[in-house]
Amino acid sequence: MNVLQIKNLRIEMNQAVLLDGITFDIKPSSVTALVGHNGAGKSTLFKTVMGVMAKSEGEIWINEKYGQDDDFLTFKQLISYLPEEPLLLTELTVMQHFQLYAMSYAVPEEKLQNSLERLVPGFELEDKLDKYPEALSKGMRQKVQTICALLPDTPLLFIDEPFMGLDIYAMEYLEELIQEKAKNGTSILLTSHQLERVKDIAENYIMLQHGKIQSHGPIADFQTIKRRSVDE
Ligand SMILES: Nc1ncnc2c1ncn2[C@@H]1O[C@H](COP(=O)(O)OP(=O)(O)OP(=O)(O)O)[C@@H](O)[C@H]1O
Repeated sequence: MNVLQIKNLRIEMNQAVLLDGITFDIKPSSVTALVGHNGAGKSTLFKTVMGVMAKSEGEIWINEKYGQDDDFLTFKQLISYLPEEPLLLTELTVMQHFQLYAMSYAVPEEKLQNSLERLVPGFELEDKLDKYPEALSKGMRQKVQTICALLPDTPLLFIDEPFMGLDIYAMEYLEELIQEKAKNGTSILLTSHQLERVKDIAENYIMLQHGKIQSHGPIADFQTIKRRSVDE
């Protein structure tokens, strides 16, 4: 069974082709690294699957039965998304963000409490729960957004630059949480420019170049490709 299927995806915007001929599958309980240079189209791919950007052509399926073009609300509830830049609301406290996110994914109250008892101290945010985003550092805002994305147990989790702005301790903690999520049944697609760190977490990679898939396969092969291209 495929958790995510993308078939011949094309995105055009203002007469520019941002993604073209994108076709790939994601298997259950897997971690896949989406790699590529700045502007290759990684964030565009996430935003398009999430429905933030409109596709021009192609199909997107989750669990082989939920199409993006069918019941979009049902489709969207199957994906949790951690964006590159925190998108926090100025009028909500840290705790209210967690409650809002849990509510929008119908996370049961008991599960929410159990997750927060672990994740809040894990990311050292115990004394920030009643604070508003402007009272937090950039790294703290990133941690709040990270916890939000980890609260629901969706089949798919997209993470755009997970380690950006986090200190070494938080990076290692998040790495553990990503691996645990995958073991518990979530498939994770993540982008990162920190290739050494990604190699430790991901089993597979998809390399984008100028909006097209340049190569894909087991992460071990990505090292070979990289070395070869450096030697050339
Ligand atoms: N809303 C938009 N309107 C027009 N062009 C856009 C829009 N969003 C992104 N692009 C363009 O699409 C291309 C891909 O951008 P994208 O943000 O997906 O790259 P990325 O691979 O995530 O890069 P980075 O590693 O820098 O985060 C870039 O050329 C960018 O300028």
